[in-house]
Amino acid sequence: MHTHGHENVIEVTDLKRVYGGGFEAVRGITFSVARGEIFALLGTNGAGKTSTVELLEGLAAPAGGRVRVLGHDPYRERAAVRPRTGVMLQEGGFPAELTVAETARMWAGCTTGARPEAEVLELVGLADKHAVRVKQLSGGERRRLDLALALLGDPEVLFLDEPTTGLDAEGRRDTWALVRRLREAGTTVLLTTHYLEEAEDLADRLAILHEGRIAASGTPAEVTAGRPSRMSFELPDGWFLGDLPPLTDLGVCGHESDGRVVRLRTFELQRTATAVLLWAERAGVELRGLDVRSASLEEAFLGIAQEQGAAA
Ligand SMILES: Nc1ncnc2c1ncn2[C@@H]1O[C@H](COP(=O)(O)OP(=O)(O)OP(=O)(O)O)[C@@H](O)[C@H]1O
Repeated sequence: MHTHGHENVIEVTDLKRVYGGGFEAVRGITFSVARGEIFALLGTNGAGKTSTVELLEGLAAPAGGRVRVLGHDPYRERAAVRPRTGVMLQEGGFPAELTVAETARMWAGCTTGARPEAEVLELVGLADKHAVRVKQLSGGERRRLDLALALLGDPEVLFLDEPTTGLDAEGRRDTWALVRRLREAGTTVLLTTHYLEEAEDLADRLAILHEGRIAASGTPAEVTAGRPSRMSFELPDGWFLGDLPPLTDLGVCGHESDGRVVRLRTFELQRTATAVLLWAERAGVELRGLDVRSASLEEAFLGIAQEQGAAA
């Protein structure tokens, strides 16, 4: 059965998870993911990302609230959900003595309707490593093997817990390209990540978790809206922040300076940048390391951590 349109493949309502000692790791979160969307869960260490993903994967029952994946309860109706989902855990933990091809074959044996192993190894760029033992793979190659195994069942929904941790810049970009191709083919992807750039680049929508709650959610543009842009530069010897025109005249809403390096925050980036550059030009000052950037997810992320920290 295939339904189309704006069907929510994942629906999470007021979800809670409490661990044995009574610790509330997930404190009532609500979000949904539509078919074909890439949704990213972000958050500081211990924010509750893995705890949430495990509930979506049906590895544990929620302490409260509701999860639906493909219209089913992933914990109680595991048999209905599991064959249609692919799971890439944080630590694969495969027998180290097996080769890449043997590992994929073993895993295919446990996967309903598995596609050919060679096909998934090709997809993740491990085809030439098929005869290499798992223990000899680099950290990044191991992550790619984990991803290959998650793709064996040609899943409709893919859960990726920190899929690019340990990958170098090229490996990370390759994985992003693969995830985008999967989305084009209609796969729904939920991923957790510590790389804000990854979420900015890949996610259609995202949620930033903080201490078990959603602190912000929406498209990357929605989450960064209302956050200031930044401008930073280094002043030459003998020049100080006080030598600039009054910051309020430049449209600056916040600043830091550790001696030479000046960091400005502004909601009027063009006005601030123009004023600073004109001042530098007139004063004959060379601004080294000049960096001007629009509000980013990083700004939103750090802002949330600070605000919530201050509110605590
Ligand atoms: N089995 C457990 N028993 C008790 N507390 C746990 C258990 N597993 C996780 N926790 C706690 O729940 C909180 C959330 O952990 P979780 O692994 O979900 O965070 P995370 O956002 O995935 O973090 P990270 O980015 O570090 O992977 C943490 O404070 C963690 O210590």
